[in-house]
Amino acid sequence: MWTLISASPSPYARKVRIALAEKGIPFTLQTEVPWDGATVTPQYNPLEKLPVLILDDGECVYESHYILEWLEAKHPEPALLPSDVDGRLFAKKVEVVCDGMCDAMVIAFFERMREPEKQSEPWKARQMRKVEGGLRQLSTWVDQRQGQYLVDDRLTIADLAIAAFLGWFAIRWSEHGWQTQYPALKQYWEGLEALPHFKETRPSPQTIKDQVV
Ligand SMILES: N[C@@H](CCC(=O)N[C@@H](CS(=O)(=O)O)C(=O)NCC(=O)O)C(=O)O
Repeated sequence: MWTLISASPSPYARKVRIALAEKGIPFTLQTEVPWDGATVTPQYNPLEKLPVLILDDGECVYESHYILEWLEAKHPEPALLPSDVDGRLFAKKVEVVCDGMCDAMVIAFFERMREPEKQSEPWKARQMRKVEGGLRQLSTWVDQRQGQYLVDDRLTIADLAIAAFLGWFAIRWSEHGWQTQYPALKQYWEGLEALPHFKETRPSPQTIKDQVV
């Protein structure tokens, strides 16, 4: 059986967990703290990041957007990408924005872990500008959707990516006012979170034991 190396808060890993569940692929979930020295993650990914999908023959598939691409190629049913080229490219563009917002949040999170005098306010502000800009973009896209889902009115990686970011953002920055500022985005997100495979993969905080920065 395949193993997915994951972390309890990981938005990137949550996309893959939902995709595997939607495709009915059984897997063992191995929860790690990739920032701790004891993690096994570097044994499976030279970039030392999770998620990593470990196949039966030991091959490792890593980088969440690539894992999803790989799953669509190897296990195309049920498809998590639209059938038309423009729809597929749009769904991947949505994932680019969501992954980029996650990346910015991770950078800002670890900047805040430094001693206060070593933190760069302009650097943190730059990261948060990306999150605010991304939220605006997601809100615009969601306002243009027809039904419950973002594209083709069926579940695609665009929905997985948005829910993964917003679900993580809601626990990482609970006091942010995005749910008031963008009510349609909040309603769309709540609709996704009510789905079984989203309910089963809700993020939770992790404890990082080792000093990272
Ligand atoms: N681009 C990667 C990002 C993955 C990533 O940053 N994972 C974090 C953990 S989490 O933020 O998803 O919880 C990690 O392993 N970080 C360890 C490191 O960067 O060395 C992907 O999409 O898979």
